[in-house]
Amino acid sequence: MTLNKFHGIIPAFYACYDDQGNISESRTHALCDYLFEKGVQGVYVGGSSGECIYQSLDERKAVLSYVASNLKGKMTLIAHVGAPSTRDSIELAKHAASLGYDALSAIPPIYFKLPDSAVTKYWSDIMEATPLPFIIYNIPQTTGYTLTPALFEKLLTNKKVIGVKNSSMPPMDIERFKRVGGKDVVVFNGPDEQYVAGRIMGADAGIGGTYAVMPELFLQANTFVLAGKFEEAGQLQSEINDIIIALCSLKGSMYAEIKEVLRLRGVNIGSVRAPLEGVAAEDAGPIADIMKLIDQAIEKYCG
Ligand SMILES: CC(=O)N[C@H](C=O)[C@@H](O)[C@H](O)[C@H](O)CO
Ligand SMILES: CC(=O)C(=O)O
Repeated sequence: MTLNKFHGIIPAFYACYDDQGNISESRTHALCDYLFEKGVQGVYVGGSSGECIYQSLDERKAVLSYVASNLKGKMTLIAHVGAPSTRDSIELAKHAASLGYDALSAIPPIYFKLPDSAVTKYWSDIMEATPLPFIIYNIPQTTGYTLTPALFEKLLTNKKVIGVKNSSMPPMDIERFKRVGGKDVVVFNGPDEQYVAGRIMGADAGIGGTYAVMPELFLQANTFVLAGKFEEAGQLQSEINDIIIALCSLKGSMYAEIKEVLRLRGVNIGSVRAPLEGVAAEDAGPIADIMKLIDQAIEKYCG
């Protein structure tokens, strides 16, 4: 199987709500159209950025359907199917497979601290449910579970495992997973704040929660890395980090602020679901400044 379709810039898809906070089909299409127009290589649907953890199974299935009906055949589609129980994860996995998704992915089980044997069984059971390739999702800061390179190596004996999306902070973790996986495995950089470092340390691609609010900048960072222009890539990364830190420093959650930026850009996908906090009145000034930072960086680096 060619892994090329998993390379490039793959934004994490945001939850799109109507003004009452229900999943919105039309707003989901608006986000699909916007990302297609930006030229990203794929989308990662129903992950952290998709607020999966706050949605019912039916809502998550609906989102997977809406996105596939819009973007299938136009870019790579990855379905995040991690859920509290194996049973729900399998239901989502089968649904995604029926819609023609290119790959599945899942966080480890959450809430209870489970041993490696249970985590392995969870991922294996999902993989067994469909013929789709699978991307392990390692995100210790939200799940409390840390994937080791040794366990990753064991998991790779299942040929459905084609990669890992690594969101732990040390770029060395990326390097270790790539070391174990080699060229036939795709390692995705998780932390957007060190996309460039992750790529240099061995990540083949990136999946990120802030890509969709500034796709131009991440596409350009990818172009710089591929061209070996590491100084430019590093400078652009610094400007991206100013933007991310600003997005995370306001009253509303990062996703609320990102959605507000998108709304002001003409892509209204609603707000966030509680307990995530929405945008506050006092955020308006800083948001205008953030939009300027994004525009200036696009002008400077993407000309
Ligand atoms: C912890 C977390 O959610 N990490 C995301 C996924 O890897 C990132 O893409 C972040 O959204 C991004 O790096 C901003 O902090
Ligand atoms: C990458 C990310 O933010 C997600 O899991 O949706």
